[in-house]
Amino acid sequence: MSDVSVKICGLTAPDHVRAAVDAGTRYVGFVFFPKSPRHLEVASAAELAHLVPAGVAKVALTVNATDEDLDRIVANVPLDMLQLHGKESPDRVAEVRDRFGLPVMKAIGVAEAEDLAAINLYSEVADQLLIDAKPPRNAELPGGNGLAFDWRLLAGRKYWRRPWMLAGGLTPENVAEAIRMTGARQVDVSSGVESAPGVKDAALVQAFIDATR
Ligand SMILES: O=C(O)c1ccccc1N[C@@H]1O[C@H](COP(=O)(O)O)[C@@H](O)[C@H]1O
Repeated sequence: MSDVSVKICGLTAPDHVRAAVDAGTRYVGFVFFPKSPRHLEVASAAELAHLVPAGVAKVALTVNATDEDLDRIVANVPLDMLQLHGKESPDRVAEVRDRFGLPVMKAIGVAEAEDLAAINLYSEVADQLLIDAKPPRNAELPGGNGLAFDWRLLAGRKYWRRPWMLAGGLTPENVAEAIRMTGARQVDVSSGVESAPGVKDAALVQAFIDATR
C-alpha cells in the first residue's frame, strides 16, 4: 500500500495548509462553490495557495463554473489543476482544458455499476478522474458529503486509461480498507478529516495519511 498519493480537499485556513503539507499530502484542494462550508473567496484562496510548497499540487474545485468564474480563479490563484465536480459534459471538460491550459480532473459520481460507463467517456478528455460517491437526490453539495459508495464496484477494475483518485466518505479508519478493495493509488478526503464542516483537524489529517502507508 506504499506510495498512495493523498489529496486533502477543502482547506480554508493557513493552519489547514500547514497540517496537510506537514503530514505529507501530495495535493491540496481549494473549493470554489458558495454553498459549501469550505468555499473560498478568490483572494483567500490566493493567500493559502502561496503557503503551499513546490511539489504539492494545488487544485481548484469548481462546480459547473462559467468561463468568467474560471478566468477570475486562474488569474489570481497559482494552480496546478482544475477539478470539475459538477455536471460538466465531456465537451465542456475538453473546452476548459484547452482554454485554461491546466490539467483537468473530472469527478464522476458512482452509486451503481452503470455509473462506471462515464469513466471511459471522460477518459477521452480529462487528465485525471475522481471517482466519488454520487450525492443523494436533492443534496445541497455534489460532493463533500462524507458518503461512501460500494467499493466492491471497483474491485478488479483498477486499470483505467487515466490516473484516478478514490473519494467519498473516506476516513482514517476506513481508508486502508478502501485502498485494499479498490486498488486505488490516489485518495481524496474532505469531511473525514474535519472536526466541524470546513475545519480541518491536524491529528485527523495525519492519521489519514499514516493510514494510507
Ligand atoms: O468538499 C466540498 O465541500 C465539496 C463541495 C462541492 C463539490 C465537491 C466537494 N468535495 C469533494 O468531494 C470529495 C468527497 O468528500 P468527502 O470526503 O466525502 O467529504 C472531496 O474529497 C472533494 O473532492
